[in-house]
Amino acid sequence: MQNGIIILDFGSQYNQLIGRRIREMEVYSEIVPFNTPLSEILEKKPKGIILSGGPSSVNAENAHLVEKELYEQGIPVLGICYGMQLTAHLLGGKVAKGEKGEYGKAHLEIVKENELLKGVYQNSIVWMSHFDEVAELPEGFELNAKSGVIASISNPDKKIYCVQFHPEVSHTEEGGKMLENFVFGICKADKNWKLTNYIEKTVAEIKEKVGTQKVILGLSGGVDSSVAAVLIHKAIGDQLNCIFVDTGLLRKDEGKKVMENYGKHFDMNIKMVDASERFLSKLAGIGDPEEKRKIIGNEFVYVFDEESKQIEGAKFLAQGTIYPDVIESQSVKGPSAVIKSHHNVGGLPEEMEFELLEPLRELFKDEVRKVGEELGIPHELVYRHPFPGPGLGIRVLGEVDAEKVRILQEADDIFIEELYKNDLYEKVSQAFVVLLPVKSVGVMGDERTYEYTAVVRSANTIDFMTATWSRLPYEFLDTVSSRIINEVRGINRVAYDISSKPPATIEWE
Ligand SMILES: Nc1ncnc2c1ncn2[C@@H]1O[C@H](COP(=O)(O)OP(=O)(O)OP(=O)(O)O)[C@@H](O)[C@H]1O
Ligand SMILES: O=c1[nH]c(=O)c2[nH+]cn([C@@H]3O[C@H](COP(=O)(O)O)[C@@H](O)[C@H]3O)c2[nH]1
Ligand SMILES: NC(=O)CC[C@H](N)C(=O)O
Ligand SMILES: [Mg+2]
Repeated sequence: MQNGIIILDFGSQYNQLIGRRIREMEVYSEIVPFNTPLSEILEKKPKGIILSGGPSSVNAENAHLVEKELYEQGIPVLGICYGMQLTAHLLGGKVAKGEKGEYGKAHLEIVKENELLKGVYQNSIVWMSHFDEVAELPEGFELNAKSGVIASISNPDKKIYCVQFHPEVSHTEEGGKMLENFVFGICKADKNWKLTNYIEKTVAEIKEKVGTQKVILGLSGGVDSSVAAVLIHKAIGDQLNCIFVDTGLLRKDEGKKVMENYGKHFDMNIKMVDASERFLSKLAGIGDPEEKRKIIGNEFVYVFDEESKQIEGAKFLAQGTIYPDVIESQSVKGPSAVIKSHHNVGGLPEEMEFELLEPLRELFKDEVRKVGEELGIPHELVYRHPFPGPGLGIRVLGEVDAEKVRILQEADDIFIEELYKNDLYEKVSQAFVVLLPVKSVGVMGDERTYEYTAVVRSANTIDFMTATWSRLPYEFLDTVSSRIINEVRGINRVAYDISSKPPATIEWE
């Protein structure tokens, strides 16, 4: 696929958001590592190039750079945050350490309109996140906008445009307009990208990559792996073998329900493996969240490894990994910071015999759902809340054992049942219960109790990168709380989590 917008990845947490904004405009975009040779970039015949933000500083000794000739190709360039600083630095301007940086909201004062800022109103809110700032413009550049700092510069003759803020985040009010100005006004890109193209392109890529080999896929009952399975099955049919692992950390009766459901709707090879004892014994006595995540991630791969020995020619391990799993765990293709290791990414052991096949790695959840619907997967499955691979292993905080898992399963089941009953399930994005290793005193039937605390968590989000807590009705919360305390032995107190992401995350570990 050519003639799209190429995004050079310097490791910003918001990178895929840039990609997705462009996909939303029905224009093809591709993210490549910042150090991709210029010759390779030019082969893709891009209509425009975006330089992303990133954690590094252009003045650092091993700063991430690009070949300067990139700016001489007549291809429009948009530098965002680090990308702007890099452009200033490489073309002869100066970048200095700011006094305190800017984080969050700022107002954009336009001093000279240009193609990029066309139609953008004065003093709109823009979102900033930087320490460094441009102190001197490179020759041939003009100042277009200010916030507390130099916020936007350009060299229209060379079609180079730069912004210090992040136009890709939804908090930047006029960000969408600026990106459209860049993509259509400046780059003159064509609208030729649709989800059906994505499906066709991906199916073709899978066929080509896999050839006559076999693929093992971790199927979880969740949206992502189900969509991945149907995509891969479309490409290679019975060369695909799905394995559903009962980790002992699933929700109440989940194993049984998932197998029944797949039996009804999918005509694929699926095998369930009961590995609950292995997972629980490896986790015994371990309290640190990252350590638990790594143990679980490794155990998954050991199970897949063993199963693969029974399938001749199995060379690929497929997973339903999607973009937010990747970005928070490690650098995707570039150098971003680790937030937490999602089991399917950071948890993978270093020596692994499989090659990974992750067709959804660049999509956000809502995009995966659209692909799922397009592929004809049943509604209940496509709109199921996400459930993390480490499951209740990271929702029983601290040390995990079978008894705590059982207590949590009961409480979680009540909450989810009530959400369905009250027609709230699809109004929230993800809901679950967390079991704290904290005991408190209560009174039941005139007797003192000393039991665990459960926390009810429900989040609303579009892409799972940022989220707010769900404003569930008090009456509903009251029912959930009293049912949990009355029906689940081991819990005598229920709290409701009212933290947003960021600064909290959706899961507690
Ligand atoms: N119990 C399991 N058995 C086999 N593979 C699993 C299991 N749990 C997770 N995985 C693998 O890890 C990947 C990531 O899990 P994740 O929960 O993010 O996705 P999902 O389960 O497919 O979708 P959802 O986010 O809707 O739960 C899955 O796509 C799947 O490949
Ligand atoms: O498959 C998964 N493996 C994991 O290790 C993992 N950790 C978090 N999640 C899910 O990712 C989304 C964002 O979660 P956080 O806000 O907690 O980072 C939420 O939907 C989480 O449930 C995981 N999914
Ligand atoms: N978000 C960014 O791209 C930050 C760029 C650079 N690391 C700074 O702090 O200024
Ligand atoms: Mg899942």
